Amino acid sequence: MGKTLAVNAGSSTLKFKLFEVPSEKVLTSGAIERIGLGDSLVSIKYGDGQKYENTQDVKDHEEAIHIMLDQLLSLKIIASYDEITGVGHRVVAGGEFFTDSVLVDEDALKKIEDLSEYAPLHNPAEAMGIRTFQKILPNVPNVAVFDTSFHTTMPQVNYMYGIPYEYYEKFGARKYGAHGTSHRYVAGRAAAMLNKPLEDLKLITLHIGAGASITAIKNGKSFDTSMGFTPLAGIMMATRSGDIDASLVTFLMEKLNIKDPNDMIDILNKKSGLVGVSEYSADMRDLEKVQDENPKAHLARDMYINRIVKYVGQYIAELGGVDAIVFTAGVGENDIPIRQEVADQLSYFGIGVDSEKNNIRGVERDLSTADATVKTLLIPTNEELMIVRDVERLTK
Ligand SMILES: Nc1ncnc2c1ncn2[C@@H]1O[C@H](COP(=O)(O)OP(=O)(O)O)[C@@H](O)[C@H]1O
Ligand SMILES: CC(=O)OP(=O)(O)O
Ligand SMILES: [Mg+2]
Repeated sequence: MGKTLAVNAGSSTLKFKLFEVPSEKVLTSGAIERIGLGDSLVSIKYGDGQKYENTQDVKDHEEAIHIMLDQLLSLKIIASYDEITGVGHRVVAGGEFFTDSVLVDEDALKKIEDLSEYAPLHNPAEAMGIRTFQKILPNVPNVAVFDTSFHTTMPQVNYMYGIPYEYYEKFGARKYGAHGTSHRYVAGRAAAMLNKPLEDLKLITLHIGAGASITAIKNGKSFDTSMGFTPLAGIMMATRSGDIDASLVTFLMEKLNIKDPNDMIDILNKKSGLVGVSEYSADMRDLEKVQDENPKAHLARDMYINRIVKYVGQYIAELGGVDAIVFTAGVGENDIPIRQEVADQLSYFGIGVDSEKNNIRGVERDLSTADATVKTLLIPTNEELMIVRDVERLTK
């Protein structure tokens, strides 16, 4: 028996779970939310129902990793780091290079760092996390689990951009997608809930949190997904613009007198989306509170919903129908009005959410109305469970 830690660095969060293996019993689970956004929330569940909560400023993922490590000892979740026998790390970008999870050696770690341009908000923090564990636990294996692996099944017609072909060949300029571990997990759970083989289903999975992406899944495989070369593309997000006309990049650089292209990409990654439009907050909880008296907060929410509806419509067309749509991640699991609104706007397709069933947060549930011809499922994601399974698979 051992203890495996799964570390999941998102754009604004650090989530972790310590599992007993091979039983997969969760010994502790925690999250540090709103990293870099002020008033960060540290919450850890451990023991038999104990909970630690603290609001403090956490400026970046490095600080978050150290808070997690300190609390594992202070809360006596473990007596020493030596109890940890394996660590699994979420890594967003694996390019075409990593089609499966890997046991991390120096070459793999270098490659993960080299892929930082493919996920600038994620890979640097995730590589830093791996290096931290290599220092603290030099004899414990680290496994990297890539968001992009699940999407390597996309047909070329869906992953190519309409740009000169040689840029794909020379530079790998193509769509890679993200959140694959989450889309894969909820697709598996959806098949179980529907009591049908995954291979027979057409699913659209909505991973909507601070980062957000939508995936069309056909026969259990990723067929198309809304994120692109980096996680900047697709639907509008907490701080990311989502899809825009590429000409706006050079147009705005001229207007704003921006010389370094990275500064422009930074605006699109960190100052756009909900926070950019609302000029108020990147957090859907904040926007929901003020939307009645703040028109820009209202508009930001409406745009977020609108982009989701457009992608689902597009994917229903691409898949030639759909059996179920799945809500997951921070907003999908918790924002009751957004789920209702998205479903209402998609009623033409036979999608319908029952408002009483929908009055729930963070549990698996079929939300569909009795007459809906397409199921709507709420499925909390569990990227950490997928990560821990890959650690077991690759270290045994
Ligand atoms: N109760 C809630 N109601 C609405 N939105 C919520 C709620 N709880 C969390 N969220 C949203 O979820 C986001 C975090 O999503 P999550 O998927 O956990 O993050 P990340 O993309 O960093 O992995 C928050 O920024 C917030 O907007
Ligand atoms: C890829 C991505 O956007 O991840 P997250 O939602 O965890 O920020
Ligand atoms: Mg996430």
